[in-house]
Amino acid sequence: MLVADRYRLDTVIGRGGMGEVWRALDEVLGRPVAVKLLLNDVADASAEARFRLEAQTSARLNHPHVVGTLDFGTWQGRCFLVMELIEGDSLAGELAVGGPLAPDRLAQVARQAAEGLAAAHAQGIVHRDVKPGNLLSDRHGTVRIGDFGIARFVDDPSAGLTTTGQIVGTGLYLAPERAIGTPASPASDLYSLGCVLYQLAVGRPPFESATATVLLYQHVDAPPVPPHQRGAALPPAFEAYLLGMLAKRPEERPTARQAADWFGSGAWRGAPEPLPPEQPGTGHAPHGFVAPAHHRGTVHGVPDHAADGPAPAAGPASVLDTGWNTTVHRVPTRRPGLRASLRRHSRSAAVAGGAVLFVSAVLLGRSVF
Ligand SMILES: Nc1ncnc2c1ncn2[C@@H]1O[C@H](COP(=O)(O)OP(=O)(O)OP(=O)(O)O)[C@@H](O)[C@H]1O
Repeated sequence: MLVADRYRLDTVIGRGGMGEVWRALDEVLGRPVAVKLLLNDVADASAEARFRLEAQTSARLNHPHVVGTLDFGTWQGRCFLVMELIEGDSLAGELAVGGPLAPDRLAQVARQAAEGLAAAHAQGIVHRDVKPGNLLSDRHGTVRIGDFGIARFVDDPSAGLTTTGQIVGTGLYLAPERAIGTPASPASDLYSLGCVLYQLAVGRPPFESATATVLLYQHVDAPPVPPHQRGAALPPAFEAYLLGMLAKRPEERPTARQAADWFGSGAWRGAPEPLPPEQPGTGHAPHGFVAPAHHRGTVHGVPDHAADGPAPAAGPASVLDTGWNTTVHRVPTRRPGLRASLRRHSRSAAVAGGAVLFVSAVLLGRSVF
């Protein structure tokens, strides 16, 4: 099949929520490419707009750790996006085939993914869907971030949520602030990357649940079990830093730039960094990032309110790496039990505000409430 008189489709590489990705040959330039075709069954006006936005967003990024965008157009009524072909596997595949990654490889993945995110963030772009399947690894093991399908510009008003807005992204990697309805920020991508690294180290993501609502509450409220307690052999500094990326408060996480530099420095091989001197009022460490105190050397238990806490290290995942949408309703503070519970347990200032965001999840199109 020849798309737009130029791209000869060869074999299907994979299929996502919006499109199918083909290995293809650019007959004009004589090189292999990847062509993503918008699926017919999702091809409404909004899907086309999102697809076009993906092309425009990723086309702004020209970086060794971001999948390059080469072309975009419409062919026989279907939108297509042409990308660099990454011949290799995603990190999801690498984990499935080889099991948890060794610290050296994990640090390489962390640095390169953080470099790619730093480039996006420097352009004002938040990825919003960092997950193992969107980190592609070429045949040399170099990591490239792909799938900017739901990325948004930081100052894009549509990136925020209305009272009936939807959170898009994959629940397993969703930052706490997004779980309670605040818009994604660069720090949200760092949280998602932290979840991905945790999964690559342990074999399982930090939080899992058969119930979408419980999963959201865990992101908001439950401390992650330290990787070493789930069998991962990470150097202490690496583990502390990783837990810092999973800080509940966005401002306590490192930036993508800091994370890339830190993993690139080799500091992950060492002992955890000492406590920084007090920085009154800022909440930030003075130089670079240091894992927040509540992540240093503490034994993290699973709180009793996390109805079904983190899953054990073995056994089938109860929530798979599939995206689901979450609808957020703003409700009055008439639910004293929920409000008190959120106040008591949540570290989010937003939750403790005047109105409580009551998060109801719609899993597989079915409300869980
Ligand atoms: N440029 C590329 N080169 C090689 N493989 C790719 C490329 N882009 C995507 N893929 C592969 O194609 C498959 C489908 O990717 P796609 O981005 O459409 O979906 P997804 O990320 O799996 O799901 P969703 O878009 O719903 O989040 C994935 O397995 C991915 O690894």
